[in-house]
Amino acid sequence: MPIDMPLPDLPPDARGRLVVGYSGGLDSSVLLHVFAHTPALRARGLHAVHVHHGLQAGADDWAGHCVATCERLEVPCSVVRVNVARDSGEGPEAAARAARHAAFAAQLEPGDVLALAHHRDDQAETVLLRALRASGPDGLSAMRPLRPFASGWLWRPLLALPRAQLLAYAQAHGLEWIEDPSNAVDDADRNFLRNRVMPLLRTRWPHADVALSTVAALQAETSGLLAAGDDMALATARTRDPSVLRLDALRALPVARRTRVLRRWIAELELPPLPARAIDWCNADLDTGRADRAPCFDWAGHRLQRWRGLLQAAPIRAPLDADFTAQWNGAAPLQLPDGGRLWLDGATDDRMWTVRAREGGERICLPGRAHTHALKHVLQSLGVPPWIRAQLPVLVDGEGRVLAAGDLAFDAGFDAWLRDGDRRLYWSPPGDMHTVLDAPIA
Ligand SMILES: Nc1ncnc2c1ncn2[C@@H]1O[C@H](COP(=O)(O)OP(=O)(O)OP(=O)(O)O)[C@@H](O)[C@H]1O
Repeated sequence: MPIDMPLPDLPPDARGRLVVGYSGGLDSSVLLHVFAHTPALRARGLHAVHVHHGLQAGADDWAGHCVATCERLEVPCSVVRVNVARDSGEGPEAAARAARHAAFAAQLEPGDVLALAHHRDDQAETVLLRALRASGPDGLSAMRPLRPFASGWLWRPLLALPRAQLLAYAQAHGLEWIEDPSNAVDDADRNFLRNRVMPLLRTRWPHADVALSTVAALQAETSGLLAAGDDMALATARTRDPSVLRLDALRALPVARRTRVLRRWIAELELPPLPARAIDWCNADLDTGRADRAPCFDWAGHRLQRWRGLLQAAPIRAPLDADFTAQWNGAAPLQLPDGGRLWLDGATDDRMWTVRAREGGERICLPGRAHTHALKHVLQSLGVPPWIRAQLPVLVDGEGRVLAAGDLAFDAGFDAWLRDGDRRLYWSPPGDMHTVLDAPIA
């Protein structure tokens, strides 16, 4: 008598096709079989993806087995070949996993659901592995049953079920699956835990898998609560520029919360994770408030930069090329070599200007002032941060008079010309930088 496999309901917001990650092993063979025999799931548009890593001798046969099984089940199947980076520095399993996940992501269309066959034994191993890597609540939450992934979702419908139940199902239904010989080798940490540690733990604590998966569920709750607090704390530190936070708000946070907030901010900006030394730099800087500390911390091609009451995180960017100079009449937007742009909204006349990088020593005669001022001081008093100043183009007339510094400061005559013609000059700096900050400047 074939046995049933209880599945959780798919959440209502995941509405697209169902794409099963089908390795041909026991777990995903069961998952595919259950889905293929569940009319409501078939009706969503069931699809299988087999990732061919090309790493093992039997890889072609495995792909052939997967295609043949899908044909029998009448489920469309894609075989995706990937190149696994050999020098990623993270080991072959992690490199294969990264390549596999990139292949899955490329297969998904918006709203699609990728279903993977991780089960409770996998979850228990993941918790132990994370504990041995000294993870906190976020890491110990291990695998989530459903999370956003690429343009869709990643669903793990078997996560609460023990592997023994999957095996019983496969045997009862006469399924055929592939045994990956590399699973028997204890070199990889996960295999060592699976083959040596977990069996020993279960002899003493038969409920070890249940207990460890419960740790994951409890830590996921804790992690969710912490994340909600992080979001609130981050909101208090934000400026109009997402890449800039206010130091006074960060300083008011306890160090543990501040550390989480900094990491969350960096993750949101999609920058590489901050190393522990970067957090130390921020904390030392904030807690001592010493102005002589290095104002920058660089990591992985990116820079944290403190200036007055602000902290900015961004890719390290070359300043606007000192040799750059262009003739411009304002008729069409001017593309700057650093990716910035200058454009004039309104009618042009016969004027022609030079646009160039700052050389230093420029002076500007602001509206309503009788004398010129050093542009450097004007920018300082406007509170223009150094990361914006480094990219700032100046507009100069035929006599070398500075008419505009980006769209931040204008010469009196040029300002009158703009106003008379109902014109506006705009500068957009490169990347996602914002020129307008709403933080109080110390
Ligand atoms: N080559 C593959 N092609 C398609 N799907 C795969 C492939 N390998 C694994 N999967 C899918 O991923 C699930 C988990 O497999 P495995 O535990 O090897 O993956 P992992 O991504 O390395 O996970 P972990 O986070 O446990 O390290 C499988 O049950 C299957 O659904």
